[in-house]
Amino acid sequence: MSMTDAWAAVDAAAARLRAVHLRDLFAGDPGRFGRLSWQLDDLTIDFSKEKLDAAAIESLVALARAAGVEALRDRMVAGEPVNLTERRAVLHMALRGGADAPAGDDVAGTLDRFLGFAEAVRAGKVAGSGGPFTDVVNIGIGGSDLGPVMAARALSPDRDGPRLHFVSNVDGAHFADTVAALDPARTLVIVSSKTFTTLETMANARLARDWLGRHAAAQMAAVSTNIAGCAAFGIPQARVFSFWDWVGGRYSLWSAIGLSLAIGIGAEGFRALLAGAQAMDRHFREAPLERNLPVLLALVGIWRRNAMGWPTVALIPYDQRLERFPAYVQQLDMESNGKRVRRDGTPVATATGPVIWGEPGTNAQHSFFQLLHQGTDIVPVDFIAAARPRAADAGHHALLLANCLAQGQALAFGRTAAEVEAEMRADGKPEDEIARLAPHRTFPGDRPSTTILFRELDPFALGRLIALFEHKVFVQGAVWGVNSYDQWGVELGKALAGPLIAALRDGTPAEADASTRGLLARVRELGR
Ligand SMILES: O=P(O)(O)OC[C@H]1O[C@H](O)[C@H](O)[C@@H](O)[C@@H]1O
Repeated sequence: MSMTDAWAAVDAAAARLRAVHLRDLFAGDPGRFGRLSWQLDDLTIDFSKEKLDAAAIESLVALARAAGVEALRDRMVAGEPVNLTERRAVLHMALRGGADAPAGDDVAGTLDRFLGFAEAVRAGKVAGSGGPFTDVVNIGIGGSDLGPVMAARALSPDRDGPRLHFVSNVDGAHFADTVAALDPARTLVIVSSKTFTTLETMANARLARDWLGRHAAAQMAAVSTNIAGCAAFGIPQARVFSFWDWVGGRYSLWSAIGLSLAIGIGAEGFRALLAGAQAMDRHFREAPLERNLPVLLALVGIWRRNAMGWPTVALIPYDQRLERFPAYVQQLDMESNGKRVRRDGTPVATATGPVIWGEPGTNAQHSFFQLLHQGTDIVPVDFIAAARPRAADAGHHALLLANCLAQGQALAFGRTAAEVEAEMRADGKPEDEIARLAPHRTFPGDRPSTTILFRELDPFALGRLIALFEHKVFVQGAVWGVNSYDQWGVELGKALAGPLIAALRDGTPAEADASTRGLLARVRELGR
């Protein structure tokens, strides 16, 4: 089938379903949950509260076939340079045994080496001048920060090593506030940067070196592909942990970029994280498209974005420890698929990556859910929840999950004006008050959500969850025809910052537009 025909079939399904309320879809098919939810072991994804049906899914799977998703996946796994603009392979799966690494790249040996270092730090065999390390500060940004910071928070019950801290922002307040209560004689600083040239990270690394003072030589480590850069900065080779250019920054948690996390949770926990991702890799490589979880998650996203035309997605983990997961997925997804040209450089014909945003529930219910329920835009929601709590109160967990399920219900089914009026009447409210308030208290419903549910948030489940989203991003990129593995869009701002830094530091005149010149002058005036 051609892509044109495949898109036409998806659009026809959307035209058929757009005006059908979710209430009617449920009323018309009592077996809807069974038909539209999928499992991989304890991991369940329920799409039955999305505005689609089995025939729509079939049309989406046909679209994925027409786009050649399977062939591109196999080329990625085979190590072909599917990152076309940078002529690089995309093999983060090889870091967890989900694919083979290029010959000569010793993934297992490198993993053993950084996990060995992590264990030595945990055991106090590698120590600071004041004794065993009590604290570890990871300095990095983007992919060299978000993975470890997200996972360190998610796996706090597994953390029995030194305390972990993360400094990313070039705002000096981030470093200052982070180290305020730390003892430089008992703190290990890890500089994590694939390139070892990133402005923020290098500025913070210099600040850390000064803060450590005489401890610096013995208490810094680095994670990078730029070994020469680490040496030039003064980090001894024995403390440098490397990875490879076939690992994209936002896909690098599985590499030595995860060192801080490994120090926190230990080698065994880190290997369990990798095993969870590997389980998802295996499923992604082997399951037919119609039962393939990341493929289905991607296709439902395409349905929302292209067939229904909804531009954003709210990612709402009902899990406080996943509070940084939306930020992590923002980079993973928006930096990968926020693209406007196809792999061959021609403009895309369809909308591409959505805006992803979110906060944990139940907090989000008390802030922006009002707009989700009664606003004028449809915002599809991805709920994520674990069936059982880890190191938390079981009674609280029931409250948490009940709220998660209730929000999905409220979004999908709403509350009609007739229901509101009947309820108010039963409460004995006068007719004029019923007439006055009913429109405000009516919920239109018909608002879609997907629920991702698993047993509990342990390292294995987290690894599997992250890999699910990684592969989802791959599949969407394949269908949209974009290169999900470069990020040229972040370059222009970096280049423009150069002359502005000089202008702010020493008043060097900057060639800039009238607005920027005006703002510079104002900063100089106010900053004096
Ligand atoms: O690891 P680094 O080389 O320091 O890069 C850190 C981050 O900065 C860049 O600007 C990219 O947008 C990110 O994809 C990357 O993860």
